[in-house]
Amino acid sequence: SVLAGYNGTIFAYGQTGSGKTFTITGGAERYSDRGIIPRTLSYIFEELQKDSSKIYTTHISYLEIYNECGYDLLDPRHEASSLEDLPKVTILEDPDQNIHLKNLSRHQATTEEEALNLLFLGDTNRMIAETPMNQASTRSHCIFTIHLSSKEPGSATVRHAKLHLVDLAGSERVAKTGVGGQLLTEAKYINLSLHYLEQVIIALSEKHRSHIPYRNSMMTSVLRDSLGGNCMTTMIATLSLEKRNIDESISTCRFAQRVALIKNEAVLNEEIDPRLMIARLQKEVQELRDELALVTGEPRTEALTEAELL
Ligand SMILES: Nc1ncnc2c1ncn2[C@@H]1O[C@H](COP(=O)(O)OP(=O)(O)OP(=O)(O)O)[C@@H](O)[C@H]1O
Repeated sequence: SVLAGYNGTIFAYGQTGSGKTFTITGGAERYSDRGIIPRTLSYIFEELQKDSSKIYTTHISYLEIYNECGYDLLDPRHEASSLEDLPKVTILEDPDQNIHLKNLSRHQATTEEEALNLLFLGDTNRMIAETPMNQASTRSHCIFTIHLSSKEPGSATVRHAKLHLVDLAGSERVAKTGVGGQLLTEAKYINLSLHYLEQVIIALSEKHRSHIPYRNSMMTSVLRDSLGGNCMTTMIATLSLEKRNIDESISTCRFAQRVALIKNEAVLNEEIDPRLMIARLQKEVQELRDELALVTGEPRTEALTEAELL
């Protein structure tokens, strides 16, 4: 569907250690353990190669949300600076309530290999930022986005689709983890943002709710379109098999049950490329002028007459 111009989101939700990263990114050791991101990239580029009827452009962005702040995992300055020194990714909203992310870079990928390199670069940057006290991978939300545009040669209509592949932070409750200091702060932020995610899901699953509280957290703002809007969304619930985690597993299943109640309406994202439209109209005007000159025998000048200007 993304190839056809629809937005998509796949997100993994579950407690720490239940397999979210394994599902979304994959295990590092074996090729057969690769996750949804490398498999998706492989599928997309294979399909793009097969379809010579359209011109496709693919861009990648990789956002990390840590303690309610957004960071660009593909920022070239990453290697030289620590996470906190990088410019924060901020949310801008246009008059049509579309979300734009400032300071989040988009990188063109023309092959599967280039796209995979961007994934590895982002994951490496994520690991560099980790210290024993700050295991960002478990305490941050990560959103890998594939932006795909397509158009037929000569056509002015462009289709834009984006696919978010999301690895959420662990969903366990603070009380159980029994931590203090920085870990407690992080846990509070995670709980708060997952709580806001839950609030949004609850609001969306209840009919007749006119206000959906997307703005409460960065993650719900970024995923606004994916959760209740123009998007085909899939949630993967990851569960721990251990008996002591039964409460968390039940809570994950309850969350999944609520998410399953949401009905989204995805529409094709088509727009007219203004530059192509202008070029096409200019060509048409020229042809009509030539035709007119031929019929009347009077060559037309480029300058508009006073009457035309009025
Ligand atoms: N299906 C699986 N098969 C084999 N190993 C798995 C599977 N799922 C998870 N693992 C292993 O379990 C461990 C924890 O998984 P993972 O890091 O994906 O959990 P997580 O839910 O992302 O945790 P966190 O919230 O801390 O990021 C990893 O070592 C991973 O390799």
